[in-house]
Amino acid sequence: MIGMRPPKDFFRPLAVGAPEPLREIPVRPSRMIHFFPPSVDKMVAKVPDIIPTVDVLLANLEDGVPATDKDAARAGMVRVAQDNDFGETQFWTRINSLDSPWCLDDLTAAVLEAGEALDVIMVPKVEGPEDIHYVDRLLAQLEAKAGLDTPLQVHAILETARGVANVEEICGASPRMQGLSLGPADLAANRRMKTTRVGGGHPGYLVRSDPDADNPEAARATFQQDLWHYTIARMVDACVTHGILPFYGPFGDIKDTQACEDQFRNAYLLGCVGAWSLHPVQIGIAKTVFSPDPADVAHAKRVVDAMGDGTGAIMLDGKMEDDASVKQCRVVLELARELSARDPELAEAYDL
Ligand SMILES: CC(=O)SCCNC(=O)CCNC(=O)[C@H](O)C(C)(C)COP(=O)(O)OP(=O)(O)OC[C@H]1O[C@@H](n2cnc3c(N)ncnc32)[C@H](O)[C@@H]1OP(=O)(O)O
Ligand SMILES: O=CC(=O)O
Ligand SMILES: [Mg+2]
Repeated sequence: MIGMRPPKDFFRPLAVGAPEPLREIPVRPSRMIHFFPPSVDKMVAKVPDIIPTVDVLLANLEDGVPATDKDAARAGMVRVAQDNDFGETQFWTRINSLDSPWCLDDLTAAVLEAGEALDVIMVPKVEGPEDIHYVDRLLAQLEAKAGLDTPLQVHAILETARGVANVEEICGASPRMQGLSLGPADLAANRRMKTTRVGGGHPGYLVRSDPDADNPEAARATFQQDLWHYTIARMVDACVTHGILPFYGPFGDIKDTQACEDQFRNAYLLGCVGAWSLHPVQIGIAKTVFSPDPADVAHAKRVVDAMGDGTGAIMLDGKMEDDASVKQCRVVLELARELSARDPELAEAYDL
């Protein structure tokens, strides 16, 4: 493919002295990526208490941080990296976009001053593989300079029409690629969608039932549709093809916890591993939604046990189970086992 490294060179370090690229993306619980603004001292003070409650803590340097606070946010991110023990929790940062005046300083500080603590760099507004190639080489140079043993991973936000059009090339652009998040707010603006929200649905995006021929005046039921279905499904397919992880992004209506849960659950059912939490109230929602329901885990275990070596077809509770339903059940069980290792309450509920 034009512009891509040949297969034999794909896993070569991009700078002398840089760590060996990862062959596989480590799968760790990532039900929520919890955003906080590291320029706000009050929020930074809360970090030690938040760390054990989240799977991923993210110091956000980009949108949401005023232009006047960019240096303070970067310094806050470094302070959080240096002053905290993250235990099993991942620590990420979202840098400013590649065309911004802050990006180079963000990447330099992230690697040279916070590289030991950071797991993943989230890159916003990625348009194509060339953006990932730029970050890939620069990270390798900085990692060599910092003497890091483990490469930082890269997570891209899908938030422009061109990014969506190039989603597969983005996923496959580097061994560092860890995952993608849907960025519905910027994507809506870039696509010129006529919405004014940060994620979620819109009451105007609906289908209406046919008129009743015998009663044409009767009210006709309407059904709101999911604005993000196409993009999430496309993102999931691209991520799975390349062995990386898909996430839903932000849900801005903090008070509407029910609709947030619905949006997160749609993403979970379609294959996403987690979503962003912007406010403490969304941490619990993501934890509930992206952890399999104990009843589903018990059912999955029954199917796997009943199916023996996993081949053939049987009837269980009036339903046909076969090789393909066993595979779905194994996905649920695998996730339940991973989460049990992190969360004693879930371990007890799943009893695996
Ligand atoms: C489209 C995108 O790019 S989305 C990503 C960019 N946006 C973000 O990252 C926003 C992150 N979230 C925030 O900054 C805040 O939640 C805001 C500004 C939206 C709301 O903050 P507040 O007005 O303080 O909300 P609220 O009063 O309900 O907060 C309750 C408590 O939770 C704290 N809190 C709120 N959000 C967070 C957070 N993300 N992390 C940690 N603590 C938080 C508040 O400091 C407050 O603490 P206190 O009771 O000790 O004073
Ligand atoms: O960055 C996220 C978005 O929705 O835009
Ligand atoms: Mg955005």
